[in-house]
Amino acid sequence: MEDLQINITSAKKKNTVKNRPLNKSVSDYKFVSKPNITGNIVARKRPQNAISKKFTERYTGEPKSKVSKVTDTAANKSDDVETSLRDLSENKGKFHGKNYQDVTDDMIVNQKQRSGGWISSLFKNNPDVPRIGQRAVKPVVEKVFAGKFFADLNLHPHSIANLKQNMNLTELMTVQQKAIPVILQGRDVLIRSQTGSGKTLAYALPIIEGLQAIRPKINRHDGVSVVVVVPTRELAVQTYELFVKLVKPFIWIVPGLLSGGQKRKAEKARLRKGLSILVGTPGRINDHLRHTHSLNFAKTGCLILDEADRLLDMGYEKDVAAIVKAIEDHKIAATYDPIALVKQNMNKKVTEDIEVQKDEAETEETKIKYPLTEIFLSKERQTILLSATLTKAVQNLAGITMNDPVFVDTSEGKALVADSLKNIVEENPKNQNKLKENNIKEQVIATKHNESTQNKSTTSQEESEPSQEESDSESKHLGALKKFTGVGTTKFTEKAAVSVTKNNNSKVATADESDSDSDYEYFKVQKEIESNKTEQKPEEEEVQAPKTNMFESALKTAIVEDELVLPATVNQTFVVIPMKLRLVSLCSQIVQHCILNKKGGKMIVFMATLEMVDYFSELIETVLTGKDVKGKKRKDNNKKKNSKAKTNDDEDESDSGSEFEMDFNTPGEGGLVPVDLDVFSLHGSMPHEQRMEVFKQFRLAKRGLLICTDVAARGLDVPRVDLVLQFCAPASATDYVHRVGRTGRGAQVGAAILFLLPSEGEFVRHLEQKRIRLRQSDESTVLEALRTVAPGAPTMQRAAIAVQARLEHIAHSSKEWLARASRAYTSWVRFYSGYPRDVRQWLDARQLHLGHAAKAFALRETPAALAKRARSDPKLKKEKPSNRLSVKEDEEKRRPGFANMKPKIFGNRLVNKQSSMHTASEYDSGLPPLNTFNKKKA
Ligand SMILES: Nc1ncnc2c1ncn2[C@@H]1O[C@H](COP(=O)(O)OP(=O)(O)OP(=O)(O)O)[C@@H](O)[C@H]1O
Repeated sequence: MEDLQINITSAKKKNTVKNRPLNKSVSDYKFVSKPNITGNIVARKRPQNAISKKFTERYTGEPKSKVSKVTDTAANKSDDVETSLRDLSENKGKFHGKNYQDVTDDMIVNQKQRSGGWISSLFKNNPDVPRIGQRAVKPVVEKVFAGKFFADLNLHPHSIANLKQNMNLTELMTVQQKAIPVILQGRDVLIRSQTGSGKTLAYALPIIEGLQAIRPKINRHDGVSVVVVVPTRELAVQTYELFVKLVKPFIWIVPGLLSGGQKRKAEKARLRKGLSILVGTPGRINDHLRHTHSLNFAKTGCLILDEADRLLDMGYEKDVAAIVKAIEDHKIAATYDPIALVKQNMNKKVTEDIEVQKDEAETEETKIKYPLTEIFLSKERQTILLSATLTKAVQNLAGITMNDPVFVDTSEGKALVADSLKNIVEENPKNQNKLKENNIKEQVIATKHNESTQNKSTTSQEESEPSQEESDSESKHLGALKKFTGVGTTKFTEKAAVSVTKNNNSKVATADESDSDSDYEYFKVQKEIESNKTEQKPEEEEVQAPKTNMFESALKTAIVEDELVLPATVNQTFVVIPMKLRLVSLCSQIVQHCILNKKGGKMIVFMATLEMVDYFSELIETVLTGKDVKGKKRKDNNKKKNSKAKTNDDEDESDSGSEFEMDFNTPGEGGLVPVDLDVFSLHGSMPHEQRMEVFKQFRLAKRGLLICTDVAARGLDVPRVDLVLQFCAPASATDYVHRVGRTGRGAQVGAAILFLLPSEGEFVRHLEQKRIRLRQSDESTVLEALRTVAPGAPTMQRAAIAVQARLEHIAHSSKEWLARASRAYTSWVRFYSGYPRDVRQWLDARQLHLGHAAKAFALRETPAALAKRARSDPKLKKEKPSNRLSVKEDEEKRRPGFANMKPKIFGNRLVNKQSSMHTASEYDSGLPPLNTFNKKKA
């Protein structure tokens, strides 16, 4: 650290005016960093007794020129060392903006050495801000609205009326126009369209449509028909709420929510009562799969994986695999459980009798209109994957979980609906016919073969009943084969399945024996069956000459090109800001957007770590609003705890509560004017209720600021957010897209600002490669809005200094504040060194000036001192993220092979391990963490 800083706290104790030894030398004062001086003293002398006079002059309306200013640095230099130091020590603890009036901007800019606490070095020794410029990038655009209407689709009139009356929706969005008909056909679909383009409704609406058409009407006891898996609790709540709105006209369809953090008992009760649509986070769904017997997927006809890429790159792949397997297992089990079948039929009969009269009136409606409805009534399953961004892992997931899928991509220029049943060179009708013929032929052969096998087996049945294991194995392959026979849309018959299974018996058995209970092995078996089948049908290969179908080739192209799409209505800019000015610049942007904006701005600020979110949200709120946020929160907490025995720490804190009396009315340029601002914070480690409350409140708020981690980057649909500010660069271009995507939703206008350090400027090139276009905005005006909160400051620089002084004052006002500040700082340093390899060349930790970084956290200590503090902070001990599939050892024993499930089931993850560790802690599933400590001990 090249700047010199004097540890004022320690100086305070030793050098009070009274006790100061007369012959004190410079070296007697404790310097916390290497002095960057050549022997001269750094502090500027304030003329004795000048302050009160100056204040009087200023506030009695005296012209500026009359205020005495220390402008002659030479004169200062000539002052003797002792006086200077005394002056400095007298100012200790008075690190308020009012002291800055002694310093002109020229002085600040020109001073070569940094003085101690009372002269800010905010504008000193900052690196030059480079002009990054902008390359000619033609962004990919998507047409948001289709120009067609819900009424144009063949939907239930009640649905259309409900959309209009309760949600004010009439016009179709492009993705809805393309996806709804395909989903209603019962096809597996992979949907990619930009953020805020209405993907949720694109799958939710046809699903309700398919469910409502089932006759006799389904009821909650019929079991879970639809499973929707999303990566975060907030998204789960949001999706659940949409379903609640959509089922209004069809009250017999019951949606339910399972998300981390809620009480298991209540959820269990809800599951026992029965649900038709289950929305949840993967961790919690799995938790119930293991512990709640009433949760059964035997009747699940539709599986939706929203934000599919996130589900995989957050380490949820095991959970996703377990859910897919559970659905298949439960379905297989139900197929072969005669008692269940009898019960089911009995139930059906009873319900049918009850419903028959009701339904008489609506005979027309009772006709099943959609193939999707048939899927719900069959043993089939439809799978829908969605995201605004695709990865190789999603492609692999699609390969494993989908059958003859359709790819819906809405980006303009290559907007497509690519169907896996169509070859790229298709269009030779002869080939098509042959294909169909062969499919039919195959079925007939399979059925005949099966019949003969069945006859044989019937004759031998009395002699030897097939063992349970055998039938289990058959049924497993039945499930697997359904996916991999490639018989097109022709529904797979159980008979055919059995016969083909038998054909494959030898090889399958080997795979099965190896580890029949492992999900991973299960998927491997499926793959093997697929390849076996291909081997066994050489004649067909001749006909199916082009191996790649439209789906595969379109998806591959989309992944290879890796072009990202953002709403054209979002104005994207970046601003290069030196490290030390980042915090004040953020404050300025907040004031600019949330206070000065007459319409009332709503803004989201993305930070790197939850420690930063906690610290900055309270610090900024305290400084800008003048409220003792911490004190208030502490009081609330204390109330909740019924003020039990207080720890020493608590006492410290309560003492410190009164320590910073906010002197907003203090005249002087350092006095800040409080503003009216609602600050919300959100991260994955917040208590569940608080997290939900914040989400709810911020959605309802007309204006305000949300400071959050990437936990809010996916899928959240908060109305009226008109600015997204990224305080820390994202870990990938994909993360950038999802963060920015929180604004400009549904074709609304929005803005996005990315803060970059001078060393990070080239990161823009990386974004440009993905066809994201950003404009560099002028950094010289970024601080302008601070003059509103520091009206006494003659320039924006001095306003910034005043705000920084206040930030630092608060950050050092108590032990607890200081601990939180250094925790936030340390977490950020750790975060920074963990950027994924592919972006590390632009976001290089070695380029960081840690001393300057401390300033951006309102800290005055040196990096070395902060590192020392971090080492002794028990709260900073790295915790293992608890979002992975939490299977305890005893459970593993019950499910042999589960523990052996290898990572990367769905292939290589694009985001490497470090990057997924970045935000891992944000995605708490609500499950108990693995007790790794005990494991090691054992
Ligand atoms: N047909 C429509 N007309 C107008 N607004 C719509 C329509 N369909 C959906 N919306 C609105 O558009 C907004 C964005 O929808 P949604 O959350 O489904 O986007 P998304 O594509 O899932 O975004 P993300 O990729 O960020 O998850 C929501 O506020 C929703 O109410």
